[in-house]
Amino acid sequence: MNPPGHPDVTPYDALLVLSFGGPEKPEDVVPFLENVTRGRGIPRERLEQVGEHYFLFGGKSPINDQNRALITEIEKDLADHGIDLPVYFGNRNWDPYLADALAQMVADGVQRAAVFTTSAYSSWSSCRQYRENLADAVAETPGAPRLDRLRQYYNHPGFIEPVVDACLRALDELPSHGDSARLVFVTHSIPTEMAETSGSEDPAGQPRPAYVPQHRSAVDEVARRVNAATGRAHRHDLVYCSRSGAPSTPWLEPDVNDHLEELATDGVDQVVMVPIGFVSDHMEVIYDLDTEAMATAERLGIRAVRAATAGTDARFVAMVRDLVLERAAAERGAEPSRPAVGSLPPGPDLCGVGCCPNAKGPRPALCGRDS
Ligand SMILES: CC1=C(CCC(=O)O)c2cc3nc(cc4[nH]c(cc5[nH]c(cc1n2)c(C)c5CCC(=O)O)c(CCC(=O)O)c4C)C(CCC(=O)O)=C3C
Ligand SMILES: [Fe+2]
Repeated sequence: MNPPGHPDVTPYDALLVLSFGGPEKPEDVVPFLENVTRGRGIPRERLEQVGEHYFLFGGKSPINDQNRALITEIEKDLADHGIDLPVYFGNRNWDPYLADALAQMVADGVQRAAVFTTSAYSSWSSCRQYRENLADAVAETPGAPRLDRLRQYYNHPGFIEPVVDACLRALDELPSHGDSARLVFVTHSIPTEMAETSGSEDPAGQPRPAYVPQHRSAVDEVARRVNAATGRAHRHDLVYCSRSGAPSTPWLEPDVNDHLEELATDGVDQVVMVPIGFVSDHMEVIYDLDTEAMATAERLGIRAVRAATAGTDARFVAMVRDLVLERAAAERGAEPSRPAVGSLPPGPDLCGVGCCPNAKGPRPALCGRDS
């Protein structure tokens, strides 16, 4: 299965790219929102607002096209490196669905696949929910292949380096190369309770948060590198977008729009918005940042530009190959090097016991120490 001189991907015979999914036409929008929010207690008004965000873009999210473009680049990169590994695409919330991808893998005789998710950080929403959906899809698919979810990559150089370059390009778009710019890193808000339980349990069985510390590690590392490259001392912040849920439930703050108000009060006149929580320019980026937060900045008289997401940057694409080869080696009993930058070590191949619990009660999940 592996010609001499070619990187060894044994025991894998496929790669599955697992993503969130998004609507592709106006008729998809409401059923998509129903899929995402089933049983999540999201207020009706919030759903109507979010529906409007999609309708503003013709009822089509760019996320599926972005994932198809990423997969095309991954396929090219694998082929260029002599790796013969078919790539499948499945979404949690919209067509092409995960269950359909698994059925196709069964039809093609796939036995064991590595799984790359388009979500880089730990929390129920960004990690365990993906693992629960993998467990559900496998349970529904007779003969489903064994699936190994690749480790979290928020601190992989293949993710960090493209973001650093994107910040530098964004600074260059501002007057005087953005010399007074604040770097405003933005990620998806989640309920504070979800954030507090986002890591594994400590030895005493207490929850250890991961979502915010992982973001802190990533943003401090990007900012450090940007400042090293510019020779300046840009200040930076970590703020949040896309808050949902009931108003009475606390979510991570500050919201990016409120933060811009604060910055304007402090006399900040230039901002680079960096969507550090996202890997492509999907709806949270093109609506919550490019549309809403940009309008806020304009109203406040702040010159703002938005840094690009990792998207199909060659280093991000190569990271996917690296992660597959790293995990394949580990599964063969070797001790591969595990690149990681910033203040936290590389994440584990298997999620820890009790990590990122589902607030609605325990559900089966794949790819953990306890599954
Ligand atoms: C952490 C996180 C990520 C990043 C990690 C990852 O990428 O997974 C993310 C990504 C995304 N979220 C997306 C879309 C939505 N998220 C929603 C709702 C929620 N997201 C949450 C968290 C996250 N979400 C949470 C805690 C909720 C509340 C409901 C619940 O407790 O489960 C809702 C319902 C409406 C609303 O409540 O806003 C929608 C439509 C899309 C697709 C975009 C497109 O179509 O282009 C993407 C990539
Ligand atoms: Fe979301």
